Amino acid sequence: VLIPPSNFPRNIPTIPIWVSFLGFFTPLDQLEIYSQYLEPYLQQHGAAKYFFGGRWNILVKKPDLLSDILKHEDVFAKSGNQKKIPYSVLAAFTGDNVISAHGQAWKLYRDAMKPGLQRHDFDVDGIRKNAERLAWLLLEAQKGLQNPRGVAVNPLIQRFAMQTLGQTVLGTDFKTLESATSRIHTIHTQLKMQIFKPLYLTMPFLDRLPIKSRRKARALVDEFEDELVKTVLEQTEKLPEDDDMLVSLMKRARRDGTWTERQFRDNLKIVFIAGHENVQQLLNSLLYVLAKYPQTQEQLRDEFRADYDAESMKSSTLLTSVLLETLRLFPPIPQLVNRKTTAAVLLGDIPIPKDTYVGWTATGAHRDTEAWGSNADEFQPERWGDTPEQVHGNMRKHTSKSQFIPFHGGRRACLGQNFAMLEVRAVVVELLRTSRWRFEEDATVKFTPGGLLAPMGMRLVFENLKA
Ligand code: HEM
Repeated sequence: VLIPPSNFPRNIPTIPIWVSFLGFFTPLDQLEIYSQYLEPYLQQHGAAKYFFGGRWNILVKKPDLLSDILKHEDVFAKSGNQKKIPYSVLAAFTGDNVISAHGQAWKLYRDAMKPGLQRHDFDVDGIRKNAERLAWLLLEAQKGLQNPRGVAVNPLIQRFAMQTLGQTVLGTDFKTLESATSRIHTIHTQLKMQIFKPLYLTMPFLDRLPIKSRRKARALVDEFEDELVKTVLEQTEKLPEDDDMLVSLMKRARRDGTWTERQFRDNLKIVFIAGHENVQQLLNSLLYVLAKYPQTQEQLRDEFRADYDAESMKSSTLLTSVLLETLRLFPPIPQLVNRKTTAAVLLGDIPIPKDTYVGWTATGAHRDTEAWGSNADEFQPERWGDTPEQVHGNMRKHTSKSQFIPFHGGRRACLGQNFAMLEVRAVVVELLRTSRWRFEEDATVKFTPGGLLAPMGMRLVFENLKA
């Protein structure tokens, strides 16, 4: 496995295999690893051979090539963990679902779910109430805190994100904002520690071995699934027959036999995971950015002193630009290798054999200097435009050219994008209205070494503006 298979394209560089392990044995975070060790290879040809998930893949950074991949869904077919590493704990966790399935199965899942995720009437007031509660929890945590570095924000943000997802699309109160020890939250946290162990992510074939801790991880997957399904079914029992919340659409697909029980369970798990994890990481990065750029924080606060609603949040040029710029520099899913070629194909001038895994790096596309200019690495919300129309126009333009892919693109673009943006806007505004936050003076923040991208273990000092 030290070198790529002999039928892999010869006209693109090979990223040495040890680069894939830097996250384990160095203190480098994944942005540093990207810029120092991946970018030099990817820069030359826009793509490179890359070891990940126990195999060699083609990792693509150049937006033109990414557009080609998105246009040719049939050849670059989604092929998630359930196909790539079916024996792994990770595959047991995520199953066969709307994100990772291809063709007919994907259509079956998506047709049922789409109307529930692309609504125009999400419960904004409910989201705002949760945001108020999050702000209160952060300020309470700050009170009398001994640690001068401030509050560890992620655990509270996670609880907010689970609660909001549950209420808004699953009709379920997971009680995570009420208590730090709700059952689903506790199991999920334990499970995540097992699932995202870098060793098993990079070498999933180890899951074939009878390792005790992995057996435990498998048992946790079952426990998590049962708890999730039980809670959601119990709590939504009384929803009206013709309710059109996502959960009701999914339950109907299960009841009328469109989906099997397994398909229902797998898709419920993926909604739970995708619906709170990515939002959570984006929120962490937003708090980071606004602490790092206090002037931007103040400017935004000034905009939202008066009351606000979903419309005024959406039409704020500054808020949207800050969001987009944060997603550009810190995409929660910075890299994903989950497509496999169904035939030999030429990508640009790169001859890719059949059955090869091809992945994308959003970090690469989002920092591509041809697309974004020589200041691509800098936080410059102004680059998105001066009016809401310009900002939205630029977003569409960069998305259609695959220069901006935090939500992926084409037919397989994220179905939760609008919900996520609404949720994140509401939290940021609520936090700005109630508090001011900053880093302790000599704080250093590292990002995660692999997996989802976010500042790791970040602490922030909060000041109560309403006291
Ligand atoms: C900031 C938040 C989010 C980000 C950055 C994000 C990102 C993504 C990305 C990159 C994909 C494509 C994955 C791939 O290529 O395999 C995706 C797909 C998807 N996301 Fe999101 N997502 C977010 C929030 C959400 C939320 C809140 C939900 C649901 C409640 C959601 C539901 C989905 C679904 C169902 C798909 C599959 C779409 C399809 O293939 O038809 N996402 N998301």
